[in-house]
Amino acid sequence: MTDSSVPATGTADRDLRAFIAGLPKAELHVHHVGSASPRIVSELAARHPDSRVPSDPEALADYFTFTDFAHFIEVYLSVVDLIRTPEDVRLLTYEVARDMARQQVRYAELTLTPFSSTRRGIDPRAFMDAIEDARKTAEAEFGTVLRWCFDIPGEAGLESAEETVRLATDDRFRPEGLVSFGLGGPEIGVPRPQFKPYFDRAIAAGLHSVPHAGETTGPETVWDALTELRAERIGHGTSSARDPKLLAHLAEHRVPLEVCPTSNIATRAVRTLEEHPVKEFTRAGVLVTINSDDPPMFGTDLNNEYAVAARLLDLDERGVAELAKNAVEASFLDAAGKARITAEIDTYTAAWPAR
Ligand SMILES: Nc1ncnc2c1ncn2[C@@H]1O[C@H](CCC(=O)c2cccc(C(=O)O)c2)[C@@H](O)[C@H]1O
Ligand SMILES: [Zn+2]
Repeated sequence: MTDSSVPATGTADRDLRAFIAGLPKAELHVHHVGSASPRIVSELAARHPDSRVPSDPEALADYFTFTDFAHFIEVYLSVVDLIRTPEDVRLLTYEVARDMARQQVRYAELTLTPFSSTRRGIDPRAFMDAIEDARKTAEAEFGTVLRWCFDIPGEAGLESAEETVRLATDDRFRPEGLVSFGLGGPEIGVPRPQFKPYFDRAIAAGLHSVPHAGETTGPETVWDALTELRAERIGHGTSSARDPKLLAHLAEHRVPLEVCPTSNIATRAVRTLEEHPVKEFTRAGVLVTINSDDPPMFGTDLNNEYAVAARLLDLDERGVAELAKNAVEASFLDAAGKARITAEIDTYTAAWPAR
């Protein structure tokens, strides 16, 4: 596990963390299986003792230490292997929403990889029913609104793209909460343009395009995501910092980046937090949103990501509130939904004790 917690620097740091903890937030880049808490992973690992995943939380922290991005995906897939029944899917989704609500997340677009579940034998209809049941129950019980992004696990090939777009667009499967279409997994050796026909179909069916790009490869992948996949937001986009023209394009066309600082360190996509390019993004006028990606696997949560961002961007409470509003603005909520959370953020910030 990566300890990227901001070192405690005294009262100011504690106050900012308290402010963040209570701040209403939206999260735009967080993976379903990657959000399984140690308790859920341990429970599933105990239920399926044939798995390599340790059920003891301390051993799990060790298990979630990655040597590189490929190692991260290998471990990630061993956790995917623990999700075997529709009830596993429902429990995971519901518990993820509970953890979000505890962090004052009002709205989240959760990335699911339905191909990984259907290829492991979960019936597609039962999968959809499980996530929809969890979404509705979680909204009623916790007040957190969930929406779905279905992503293609690119390295699994075009067969996975075909299955993902089928599940996302065929009325027999497409869940009510689905808003967007993504592409994840390793980028090296998995060129983005090959997925254009699948994104075209998803976009034609009314879904938003939100591929990962520039996480582990250069800015040309981000260009491909923009031009070939018609990306409306970019997952990570870290290497955009190496291309000033790209930064100017992202800023001019208001294409937000879904920045996940601790993830980038944990997967070794970026060497140290100090080298993270988030400051270059804001300096170039790019709309930055802060996200947690696979929080328990990276030893973080959304609140900690905001604290990390505040340190890297040198923000006070008001600056952090602006970051939270960026995520609302970049979300696929309707205008009324955006206005409601933005107003809540403003009210909370105005009431925060000034020092
Ligand atoms: N930081 C991240 N950056 C990128 N992706 C991330 C990140 N975090 C989590 N993911 C997830 O990892 C999945 C990868 C799954 C994958 O590659 C694969 C390959 C071959 C077979 C199968 C299978 O299921 O049989 C799966 C992606 O779809 C994505 O949702
Ligand atoms: Zn991701």
